[in-house]
Amino acid sequence: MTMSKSMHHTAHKRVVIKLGGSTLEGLNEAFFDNFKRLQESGVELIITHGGGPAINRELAAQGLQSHTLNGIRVTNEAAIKVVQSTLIGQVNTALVHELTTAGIAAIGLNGFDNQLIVVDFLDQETYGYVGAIKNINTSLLEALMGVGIVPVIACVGTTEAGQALNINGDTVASEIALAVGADSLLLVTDVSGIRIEDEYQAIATPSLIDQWTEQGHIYGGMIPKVQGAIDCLRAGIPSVQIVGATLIGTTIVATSELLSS
Ligand SMILES: Nc1ncnc2c1ncn2[C@@H]1O[C@H](COP(=O)(O)OP(=O)(O)O)[C@@H](O)[C@H]1O
Ligand SMILES: CC(=O)N[C@@H](CCC(=O)OP(=O)(O)O)C(=O)O
Repeated sequence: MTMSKSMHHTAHKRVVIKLGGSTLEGLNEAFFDNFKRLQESGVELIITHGGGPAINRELAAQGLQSHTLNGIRVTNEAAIKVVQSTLIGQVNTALVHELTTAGIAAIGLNGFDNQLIVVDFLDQETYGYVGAIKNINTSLLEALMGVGIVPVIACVGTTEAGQALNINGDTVASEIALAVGADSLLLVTDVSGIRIEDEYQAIATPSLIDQWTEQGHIYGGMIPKVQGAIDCLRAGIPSVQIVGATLIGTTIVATSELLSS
């Protein structure tokens, strides 16, 4: 998608929070209380989620194999059915339940709902049933946030023809953040941010990230996170963080390019 969706200018701050599958199952009530407090302070929340480990379990249970390339799952015809039913039928519903239990009004959505996430095939020969986001329809999100309901979005997109395609959760989070002009994007994962040679980095810049990726210090599931973060910063979203369940981690800043040279 192209950048330059303008930032919205209401009194409310908007925060997009992505919960990684790697951390989802370990989150407790205290964690969700943070969201409740944020919402009570007037922040408009959108939650997106992954579910890689749940998909892996379900694929294994059905005797199916899969592998990833650059942090993206190569998804064949059998796998997309598993991805769709696991993310929407299991992971999304469980998360909506946890939020509701924590006193947060939440509604589960996926790319099919009101054409929330319309996709084309990313590169069918290489990745199979994986989507590249073509359009995010924000109208339903705006309506829900307007009445204090938190959208909880599974990373499954639909083609114009109604074919479900798998999308990496970090990519969905960053594209949603761009589309609604979020003030902040928070990627919650199983590590306390970007670790380089055994040291977690409090701050990172796009040029440092490029360097670290080239050197192989950033790999696998961290790649879609840093790419999404850089896309958001370039489009003017002021704050992107990659954090663990303690909400401590790496803040990625667009400026201070001087630090890295
Ligand atoms: N430089 C890095 N710093 C921290 N984690 C990294 C780095 N490079 C790769 N990773 C890997 O990325 C993983 C997080 O991505 P992923 O497993 O896809 O999580 P999620 O399910 O939250 O999206 C970490 O657990 C770690 O194995
Ligand atoms: C295309 C692609 O890679 N889709 C991901 C979607 C789930 C996801 O992103 O889960 P995490 O947030 O736990 O990594 C997958 O199939 O694993």
